[in-house]
Amino acid sequence: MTQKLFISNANQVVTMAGHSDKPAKKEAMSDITILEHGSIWIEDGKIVEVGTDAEMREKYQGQLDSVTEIDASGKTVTPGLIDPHTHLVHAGTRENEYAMRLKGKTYMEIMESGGGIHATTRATQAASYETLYEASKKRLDKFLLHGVTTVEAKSGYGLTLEHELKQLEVAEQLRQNHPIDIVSTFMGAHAVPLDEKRNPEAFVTRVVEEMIPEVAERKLATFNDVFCERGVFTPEQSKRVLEAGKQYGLTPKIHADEIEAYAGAELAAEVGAISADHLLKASDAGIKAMAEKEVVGVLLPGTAFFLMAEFAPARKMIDAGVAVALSTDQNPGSSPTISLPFIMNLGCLKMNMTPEEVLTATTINAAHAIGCAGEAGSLEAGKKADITIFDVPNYLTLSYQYGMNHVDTVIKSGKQLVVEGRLQ
Ligand SMILES: N=CN[C@@H](CCC(=O)O)C(=O)O
Ligand SMILES: [Zn+2]
Repeated sequence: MTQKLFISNANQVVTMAGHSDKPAKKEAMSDITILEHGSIWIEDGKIVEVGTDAEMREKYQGQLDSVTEIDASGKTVTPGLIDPHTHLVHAGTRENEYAMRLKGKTYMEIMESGGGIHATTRATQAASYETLYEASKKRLDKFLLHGVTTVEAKSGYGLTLEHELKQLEVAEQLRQNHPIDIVSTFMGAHAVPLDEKRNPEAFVTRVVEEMIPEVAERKLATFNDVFCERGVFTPEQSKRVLEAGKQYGLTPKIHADEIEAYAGAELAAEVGAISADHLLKASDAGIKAMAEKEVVGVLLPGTAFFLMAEFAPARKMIDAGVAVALSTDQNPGSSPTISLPFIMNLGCLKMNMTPEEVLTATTINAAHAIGCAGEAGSLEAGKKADITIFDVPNYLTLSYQYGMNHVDTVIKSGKQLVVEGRLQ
C-alpha cells in the first residue's frame, strides 16, 4: 500500500528549487523560493508535490482522510540539511589539545609534536570495529537531531590499509543500517605516519599503489581526498594522490589552503575536483580558477572559529562566482561540533553571508559538493522526502536566534525520525 504523508500549512516552506542541475552561484545563492502557508505531499518516501496549503487541500481532498498529516502551522520547513565534509568515523577526543591551544600552542605545533591527527590515528587504530561503529552511530543520531539527513564521511585516521578499510567499512555498515544517507571519501593521505616522516614519498606511493586500488576494488568510497598543506602533503604529492584516485574512478576532493596559501585551490581546479574545502588562505588566482572550473568551495567556519583563525573569504568567493557550501568539518581536533545550524550562524556572523546564502550552502550546494543533488538538497517533485521542520516562524529566525537547536521534526525518505526534537 502506498505510504502517504502530508506536511500541511507551514508558515514557510523554503524549497531551494531550480538548482539541481548546477550549484547556485552569485545572486542565485539568494534565490531560495519561499512558499507562505506551504504544504508538501509525499508518497512512498518521495516528494510528489509542493504547493500552497489551499491548493494542495483542494487537489488532494479525496485522500485527506487516509493520509498521515503533520501540522506545520507556525513553523518553517526546509530540505533536510546536508553536511558535505565530516570525519565521522573516529575514536577518542582531544580536549587536552584544546586546553594547550588556549595557552598559545598552534594546531600545527601540536600535530608536529605527535598529537593532532596522529593522536586520533592512534586511538582509531586501537579501537575495535564495534567501538568505532557505536561511536559513529551516536554521532549520526546527533546529526539527525540537528536536522541533517545526509553526511559525507572521510577515512584518514587509519593511515594503514587495514585501518583505513576498517573506517570505511564502518561507514558502509552505517550506510546500510542508519537512516541518514552517507557518502564515503577515502582520505589515506590525511597525514604522513610519524614513523615514516623521513620518507613521505614512500608513504604516498603506498597510498597510490596499495590503498587506492583496494578501496576502489571494494567499492568503499566515492571520493578521494588529501590534506594539501605545508608540513603535510605538498601540491605535487597531493596531485599524485588525486590523479591516482581518478584512475580508479574516485572523484577528487581536497583539504586546501587551510593554514597557509599553498596552491590548493589551484590544484583543485587543475585536477577537476568536485570540491575544495577549508580555503581560509586561498589565493585570488585559486579562487578564480575554482570559479572557472566549477569547483564547489566547501567552507568550514566552525574550524576557523575553534582554531581562532581568520575566516575564509566567503564574500570574495561568492562574488567571484564560486558556488559555496558549508559544513561542520566534524572531527575531534579542529571542529568537535555536530551543529550544522550553528555553522549557518557563523556563516552569517563571521563570513558576511546572508541567511539565504547559508541555507543554499547547507542544502542544494552541499548536495552538489557530494554529488547527490539529483535526489536531495531541495523540495521538488521526485526527490527523496528528506525534510527538516524548524520550530521558528520564518527562516530568518534560524540565523537570528543563534546557537540553538530549533529542529522540531526530521523526515528521512518519508519517515518521521525526529518528532518534537526527540529521536523516535
Ligand atoms: N585539516 C585537516 N583535517 C581535519 C582535522 C583533522 C584533525 O585535526 O583531526 C580538518 O579538516 O580540519
Ligand atoms: Zn576535514
